[in-house]
Amino acid sequence: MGYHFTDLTRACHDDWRAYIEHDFVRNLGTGTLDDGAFRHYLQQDYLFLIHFARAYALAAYKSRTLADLRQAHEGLKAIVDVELGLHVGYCREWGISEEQLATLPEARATMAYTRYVLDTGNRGDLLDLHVALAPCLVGYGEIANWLNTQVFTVRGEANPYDAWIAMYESEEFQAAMHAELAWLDARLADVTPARFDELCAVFRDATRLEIDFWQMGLDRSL
Ligand SMILES: Cc1ncc(C[n+]2csc(CCO)c2C)c(N)n1
Repeated sequence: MGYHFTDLTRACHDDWRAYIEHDFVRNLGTGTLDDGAFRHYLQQDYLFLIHFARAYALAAYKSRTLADLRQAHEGLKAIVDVELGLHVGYCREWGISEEQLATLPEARATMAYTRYVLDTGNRGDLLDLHVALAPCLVGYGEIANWLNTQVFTVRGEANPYDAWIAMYESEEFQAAMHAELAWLDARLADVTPARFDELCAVFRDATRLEIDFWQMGLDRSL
């Protein structure tokens, strides 16, 4: 007993590295990502964010303490009031209109990932839901940090994806990631080995669905 978040990434090491170091990520770092692939990713990410907001609403419903209810409420507000607006603005810069976003077909990879998270939260408890969301919340921060340590990464105006990296390396985002890590570490500290194995299965599934999301972007698949 006495588990930490790093025990999840260690137990799912190969899947976790395949997610963090995916070709989509490498191509963001080098600035060579096909812009059609990036646009496809941005469009599907808009749908992803809407379902992610629903997952925060589910976290509110599953909360047993006022502190957890407040945390879920803050997350829901941040996505609905701030992040979706920022995403729409960012999409506009890449030539994707709000009308286009409103009528997008949903890719199977988006459906699979978002509905998996919602189902995991529905059948399980708040910890199951947070573990299903962890590859998203913690992974993107780790991806930005990993890119910054790679010699191939191009920063500044020479890289059209520099703003994407900057968003996830920002102090604000890194602080949110560390708050989530602290929440997970506190809960994982007293789970049994059998419960840890269950959570590991959820973490692995969600990580593999993140890999599929990158691949969907590269393949522009629906
Ligand atoms: C497929 C996919 N996975 C993760 C993220 C990152 N992300 C989405 S919502 C959120 C937390 C609220 O700020 C974070 C970190 C993404 N955009 N798309």
